[in-house]
Amino acid sequence: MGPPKQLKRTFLGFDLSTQKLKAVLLGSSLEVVAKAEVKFDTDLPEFRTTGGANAGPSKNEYYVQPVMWVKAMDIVLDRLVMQQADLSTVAAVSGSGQQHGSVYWSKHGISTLQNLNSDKFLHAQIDDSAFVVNRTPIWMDATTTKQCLEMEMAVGGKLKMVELTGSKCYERFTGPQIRKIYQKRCHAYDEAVRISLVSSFISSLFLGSVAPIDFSDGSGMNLLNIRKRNWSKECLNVCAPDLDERLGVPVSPNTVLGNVSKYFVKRFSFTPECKVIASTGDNCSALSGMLVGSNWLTISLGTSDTLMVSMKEQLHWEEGHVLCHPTDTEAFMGLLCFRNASLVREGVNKSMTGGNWDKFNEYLDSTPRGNFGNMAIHFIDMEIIPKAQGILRWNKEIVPSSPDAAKGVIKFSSPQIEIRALVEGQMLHHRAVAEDLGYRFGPDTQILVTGGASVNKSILQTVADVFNSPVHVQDEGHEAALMGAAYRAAYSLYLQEHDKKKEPLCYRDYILSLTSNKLDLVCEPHKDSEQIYAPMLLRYREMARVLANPDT
Ligand SMILES: Nc1ncnc2c1ncn2[C@@H]1O[C@H](COP(=O)(O)OP(=O)(O)O)[C@@H](O)[C@H]1O
Ligand SMILES: O=C(CO)[C@@H](O)[C@H](O)COP(=O)(O)O
Repeated sequence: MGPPKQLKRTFLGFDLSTQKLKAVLLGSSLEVVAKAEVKFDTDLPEFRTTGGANAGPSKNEYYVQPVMWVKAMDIVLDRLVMQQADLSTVAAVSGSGQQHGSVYWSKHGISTLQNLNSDKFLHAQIDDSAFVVNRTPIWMDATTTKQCLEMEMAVGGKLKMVELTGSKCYERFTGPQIRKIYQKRCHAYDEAVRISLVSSFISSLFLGSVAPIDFSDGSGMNLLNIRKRNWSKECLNVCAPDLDERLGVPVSPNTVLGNVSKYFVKRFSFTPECKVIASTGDNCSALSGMLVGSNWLTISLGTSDTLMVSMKEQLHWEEGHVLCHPTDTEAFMGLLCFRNASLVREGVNKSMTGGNWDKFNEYLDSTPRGNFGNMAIHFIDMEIIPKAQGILRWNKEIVPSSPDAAKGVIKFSSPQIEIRALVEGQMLHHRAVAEDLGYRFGPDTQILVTGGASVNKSILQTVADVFNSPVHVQDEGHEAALMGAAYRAAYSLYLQEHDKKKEPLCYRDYILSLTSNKLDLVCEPHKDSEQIYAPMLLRYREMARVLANPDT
């Protein structure tokens, strides 16, 4: 006789991020029971993505075919089963999705979703005809400057947009993207019966009907009133007609949406009582997966680099984003997103070492902090803050007034210097943008890092030095967004099941009551860090100013 069913119950989490779909099955102590992943570029080459995305014909245009995500779900589930994952034990499932991307359901798609045949793969049924937009915009797309200006002007200006939605209009945000589809492809907009975010798309697949958008990820749309946690009528009206019926009513990220659809019961032996929990954005989910106090700075070094902080009150940031908090549903989270991140590090690594991270680290570690005065900015794609594009390298001779300040130097004298200039430049950029919002860093700041590049200790040492702060990682630490999805599944179920006569535990206390949170201090700043990096921060700002305004 095995353990009682209650003890055997598991929680399933997904992370549909830019480059891959990952799945994790956690046991009742939130230990990892099974894991699987599907990489879009290599496992699904028929979609011809690079770094998980397709570049469109226009400048700054990026999209994916949503069927790729459906096919990835078929494969990842099969891979979990091949690892002996017993999906009949899953008590709740939730997801984390790359933020801002949108999915436009056709009438036929919704009816297919509701009537899935368990003998067939999902992608054989939810095919191109399920969507009215088959090149669906993702977060990397920056082609909606016109729509951003129109929306901001119509609500009464940039600051009004910040006050209402937590962010000025950003090109990748879903509202401007929806408006572009409404303007340029009005038939598609007319035929879009419902619109999902990538996160709510994951829940929809499991629910067998279009799932609501949660208000944490919903804050990345320029459409949600983040204090009222509901759609802002003003923003909907300036975006596109009859949008509220296409979006549905937003819900708390803790919402139990219903039971898993029959398809999963029949095909994968899920129990019919398995609950589907609202999914949320990948940065929101990463914050949920990082089990530290609200005073920590959390950083994700994924396809994008992001900085995340918890906030009790809504601050009015003119740059960056304030979102509804994913786990403390009265609070907020601050998010800074940097577009030129892992893919740029990967590109430089490829050209300098042939793509060998050990060699990359050897080069990074063999150069001194401060890099002999050599600094670089690598905005290969249009950066988000500041909106600037290009590469600029300064050696120690160049000052802002130099005739060659805008041109900089063509290249540095060695791959070692190139690599240090890249990593220091990226971290100086992140720190400078955060400081412009009023944040200050020092030895008392505690930093927790996650994301693909957080396995790289030499990069983490540069983070520690540039921020002059100790850097930590957590168990299963480079996959906080994935873990956060499964943790939220467990917590939402607990909220539904707990004795209503008692006050429920808060999210962090509940998760920590089930699992230990082993934090590893991996890097401490060198004693001379501030002395080296404070002047470089000033110089970096000059470089960024010159790059953004080469003629001034
Ligand atoms: N050892 C390493 N050093 C630095 N970067 C790494 C290393 N291993 C993986 N990465 C980076 O991690 C990135 C993927 O991060 P991940 O968080 O999984 O991405 P996402 O969730 O955005 O799809 C890759 O683009 C790769 O450049
Ligand atoms: O646009 C943003 C956040 O505003 C990005 O951070 C996306 O959410 C993609 O995340 P990753 O795939 O880089 O984790």
